[in-house]
Amino acid sequence: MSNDEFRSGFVCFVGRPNTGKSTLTNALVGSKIAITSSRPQTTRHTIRGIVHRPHAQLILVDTPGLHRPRTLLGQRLNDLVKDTYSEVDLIGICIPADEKIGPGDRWIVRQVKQIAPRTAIVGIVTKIDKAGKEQVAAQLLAVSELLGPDADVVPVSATKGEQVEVLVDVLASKMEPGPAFYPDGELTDEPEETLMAELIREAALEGLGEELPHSLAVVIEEIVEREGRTEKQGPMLDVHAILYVERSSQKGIVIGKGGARLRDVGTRARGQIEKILGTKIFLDLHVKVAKEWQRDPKQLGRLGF
Ligand SMILES: Nc1nc2c(ncn2[C@@H]2O[C@H](COP(=O)(O)OP(=O)(O)OP(=O)(O)O)[C@@H](O)[C@H]2O)c(=O)[nH]1
Repeated sequence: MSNDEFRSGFVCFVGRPNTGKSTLTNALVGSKIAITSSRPQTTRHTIRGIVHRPHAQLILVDTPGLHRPRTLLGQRLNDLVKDTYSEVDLIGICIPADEKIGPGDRWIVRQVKQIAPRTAIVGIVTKIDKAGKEQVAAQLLAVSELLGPDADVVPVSATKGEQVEVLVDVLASKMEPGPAFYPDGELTDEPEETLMAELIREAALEGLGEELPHSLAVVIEEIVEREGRTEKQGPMLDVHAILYVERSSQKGIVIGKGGARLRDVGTRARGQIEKILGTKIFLDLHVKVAKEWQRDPKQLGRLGF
């Protein structure tokens, strides 16, 4: 195999919650695609970001973390993750530089090796800007010992952009030679609706407690192009979305006093969506209660799970 052959393949980042998987996906893709937040387990959909480089194309598959399933939703998420592990070409195991390796990390490594014994593994030591040089070096060694001699380990800071291209090269070197799967310039094959729903969900969860992430689902009801816009104004989309919560008490939290919070959510989500689509949008948000939607297969289907 010659080294200058074009390589392509699928990569999935796994790791404990909050280890920087989404932020890394964004840094590699160069545009905000996956959902990041300081609260664990906000990523529900399998979102692909596509990394285009002259020598390679990496398709990043972002999955929710594996966890003990307590609801039907939890079970479906786990099935999804397991399928993803065995379908990708490479799994990047993310472990932050500034936290000791713990039982959670070891559990994930065992799961990955058990579910997908043939999938290549690369260790990724994330957030190296948060640790000193010696701490990073010690963590590289520890992760290498954890993963075994076959796995490369790469340090990276997604927020500072340090070592990001080195990581791309290492990931690409593990891929089989092959043509690009997607045309140049394409960032994600997620339908725009899913992206919009994820961005609204992210904005709605900002600053809220631990309970709501699992109780909030967003559905895009309708996207209509606004009529009568002049050429100077440019096109504009009217987007109607519904935020589903499980209890009326949660409805109040999401809407806020006099609707102030929901308006704020709308403004932030609109900014993000406009940045990605490059089109002006008008965002119309409504909050509805769908009781126990996590346990109801019919509602799960309707909400896109
Ligand atoms: N200083 C620093 N912070 C980072 C870096 N990467 C991620 N973070 C922060 O770490 C937190 C978690 O990052 P995410 O990318 O949401 O983590 P995740 O692993 O996708 O989390 P889940 O989706 O909950 O599993 C966020 O507050 C990020 O801003 C980094 O390279 N440096």
